[in-house]
Amino acid sequence: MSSSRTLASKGAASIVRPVTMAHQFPALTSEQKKALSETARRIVANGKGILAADESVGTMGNRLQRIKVENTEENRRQFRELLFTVDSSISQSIGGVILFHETLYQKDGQGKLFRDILKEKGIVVGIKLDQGVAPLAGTNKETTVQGLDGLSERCAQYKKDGADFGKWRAVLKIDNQCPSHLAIQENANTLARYASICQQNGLVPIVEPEVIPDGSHDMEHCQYVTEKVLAAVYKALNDHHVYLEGTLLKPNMVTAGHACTKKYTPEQVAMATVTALHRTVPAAVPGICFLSGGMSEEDATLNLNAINLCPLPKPWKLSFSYGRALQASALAAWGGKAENKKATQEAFMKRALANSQAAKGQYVHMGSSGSASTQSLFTASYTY
Ligand SMILES: O=P(O)(O)OC[C@@]1(O)O[C@H](CO)[C@@H](O)[C@@H]1O
Repeated sequence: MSSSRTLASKGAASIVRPVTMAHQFPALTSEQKKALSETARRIVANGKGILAADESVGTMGNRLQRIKVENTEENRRQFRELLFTVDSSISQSIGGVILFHETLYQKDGQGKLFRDILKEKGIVVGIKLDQGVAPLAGTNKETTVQGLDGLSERCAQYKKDGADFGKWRAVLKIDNQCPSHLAIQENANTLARYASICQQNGLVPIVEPEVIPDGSHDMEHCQYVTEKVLAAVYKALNDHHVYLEGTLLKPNMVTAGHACTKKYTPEQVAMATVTALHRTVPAAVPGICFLSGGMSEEDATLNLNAINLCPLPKPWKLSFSYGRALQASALAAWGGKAENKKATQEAFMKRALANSQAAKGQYVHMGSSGSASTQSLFTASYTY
């Protein structure tokens, strides 16, 4: 079949028009597109980023265990209440918060829903939508992501309950024969299917293909793999007719593996990261919000700052969607004790402000960071 059709017009030269396919069946109306792109842009406006407070019950249990606090619903609620009830100036640094299912329906001590507290501060509420990983048989312990069944219904309910964006984390690892072609394709396709379902239900999808930092590979190898993964993800998003202006990307930064002996400066990490993104992520994507992936709080901030100062074209906002790197000092300051409220909230505010400055390339390291902020937050095989 020919890829173009020649149309004769009255007395004029013939016009060549491309044959359109999916365009005849648009995935979204212009109103839906407008709403999605406005939400996506709002989340990353003016140095804003995302607080990833969507740790599952199990992941939160690991965090609480380190500070010797029992993993009960009430303890999880109390810590999150401290994060969400900080001074409303937090909304200058945080544009969105990702919640876990349980947290979306939790309330503060006065009985006010967390989601309403966040919305009153002008913060967009997001929800974790993936349901963890499952093995891909015949691979070197690689995984795909679960949660597509019933996803549309869950999205519709979460939208009614106040969420305006979603998150889905796919995990890829660098190892012998990894990531395999199968793992790259399967995770890209699943991310695209999720993104399409989100948009159909009015949620901005955060697309998170994380290349985890386990291993002794160097930064150059991580860049090579990250480019392959991102190229496959954007091919799949295009195949699934996902509206890129109404999405956000949450990738890993390009770094050496955790066990690599060679060390790289933030400027080297920035150059490798922006090069990989520049080669694979379309300019239509409004924002790229990095995960912290086990970096210390301070390294995550310094790397983000260097990324924003990197002298390559950067058509997207480059910001953060940190879990560990926004909460580690706050958790340590809290220690499960109500009397530590002030110190906990100050620690969180400090990291939020530092990362907001880094998202504008304006962070100045003062050299007086507490010990928690420079500690590695690496967790081996972070696949849950
Ligand atoms: O790498 P970080 O910044 O700590 O967390 C990134 C993240 O995607 O991974 C966690 C586990 O799924 C989530 O809680 C969080 O949103």
